[in-house]
Amino acid sequence: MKAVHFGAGNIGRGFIGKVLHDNGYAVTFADVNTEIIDALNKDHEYTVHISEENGASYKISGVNGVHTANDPDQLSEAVSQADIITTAVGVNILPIIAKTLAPHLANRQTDKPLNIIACENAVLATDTLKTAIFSEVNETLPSNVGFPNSAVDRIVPIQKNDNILDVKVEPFFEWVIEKNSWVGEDTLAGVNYVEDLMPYIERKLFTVNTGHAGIAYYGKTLGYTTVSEAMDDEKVVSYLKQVLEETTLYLTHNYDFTEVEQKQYIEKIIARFKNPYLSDDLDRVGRGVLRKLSPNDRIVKPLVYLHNQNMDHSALSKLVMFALQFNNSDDPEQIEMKQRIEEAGVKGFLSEHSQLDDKLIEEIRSSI
Ligand SMILES: NC(=O)c1ccc[n+]([C@@H]2O[C@H](COP(=O)([O-])OP(=O)(O)OC[C@H]3O[C@@H](n4cnc5c(N)ncnc54)[C@H](O)[C@@H]3O)[C@@H](O)[C@H]2O)c1
Ligand SMILES: O=P(O)(O)OC[C@@H](O)[C@@H](O)[C@H](O)[C@H](O)CO
Repeated sequence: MKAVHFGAGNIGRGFIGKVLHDNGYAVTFADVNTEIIDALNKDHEYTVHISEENGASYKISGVNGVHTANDPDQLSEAVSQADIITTAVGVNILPIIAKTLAPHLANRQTDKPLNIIACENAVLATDTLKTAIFSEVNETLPSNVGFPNSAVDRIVPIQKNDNILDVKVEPFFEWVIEKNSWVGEDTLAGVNYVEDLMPYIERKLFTVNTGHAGIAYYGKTLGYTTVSEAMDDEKVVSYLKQVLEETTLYLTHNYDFTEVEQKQYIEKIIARFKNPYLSDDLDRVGRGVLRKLSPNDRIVKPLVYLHNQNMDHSALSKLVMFALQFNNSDDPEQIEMKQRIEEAGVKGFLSEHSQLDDKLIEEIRSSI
């Protein structure tokens, strides 16, 4: 069984690559990072370390790399043989992956089942990839290609290891995949297949990721650098809980989760954020601030819903203000946000970028 995974980064190597390897797949990582590709083709293996007391280490072997721009023939060969193609590149990169992948898919000379799955922090990211691929190939692809959406959860910080391929990850992981869009009989062990993905993806995005954003943007305003430093401050924990109480309102109103189930889910997540064996930078967690302030993402979507329903949304309003103060010159989106705010003002920016109405913008501006 063969897999091609686009994005040999933290989630690619530390989560998706490991699950595929554990299921007996030979994984070809496709990336634009020459150093990582060269290392994969030299060592053909790396180690995943679990960040907990006496954490285990797992060898991931039989892997190789292709450079998406420099090795088109090898990529074409890998795509032609693949049983599964996954991505973990960032949702904004999916149109680029579609352009790279589409011609190779169109050339596939086989009808054996192929599942293509985007593993990104966004609602229905595989649909985004599918639409972009179809527009590249004039709506025609070989039959037996499935495009299941998925939700992925495992905290994998930026890595600082001696071996550039090794990855330290938290113990917890969850990969949920849409059952009905999956083609073929060979499902993956260690994955939860569900009929309706929306409750799972929104629960994950609006709990783990909204909470994470709260810690990052508030934590940065207090001068902290890492999640664990911020989580040592009771002010941050108390604010995080307020944020998650508000997103719980959104989730229990829209889906069948009970308040008790959501409370247990939140407790587990707070313990994950406090993991003392994991060092995660607030700059990583807050990266992509324009994406995080977009209308369907982790802050604005629950905020607008609660505002429209006249339900408490004061912590989420503050979260927008903290995000606007995000100061990270390594994040190109933060630099762009700053420029756009200079040009249009806070009101103009939130109205145009986050599509918020004047009343909500006024509330946000007076929230802190
Ligand atoms: N790190 C986490 O905790 C985590 C958890 C769940 C989901 N995610 C999601 O997974 C995705 C990847 O996150 P990450 O933390 O692994 O990021 P990362 O930066 O570590 O990895 C992204 C990889 O994509 C590669 N890439 C960029 N452009 C490319 C292109 N055009 N073609 C091929 N490869 C390209 C980069 O070189 C990099 O190796 C994001 O959508 C993120 O939201 C991350
Ligand atoms: O990857 P982002 O930028 O969408 O979000 C940052 C973090 O919240 C995220 O990477 C989490 O660590 C991850 O989603 C946990 O499953």
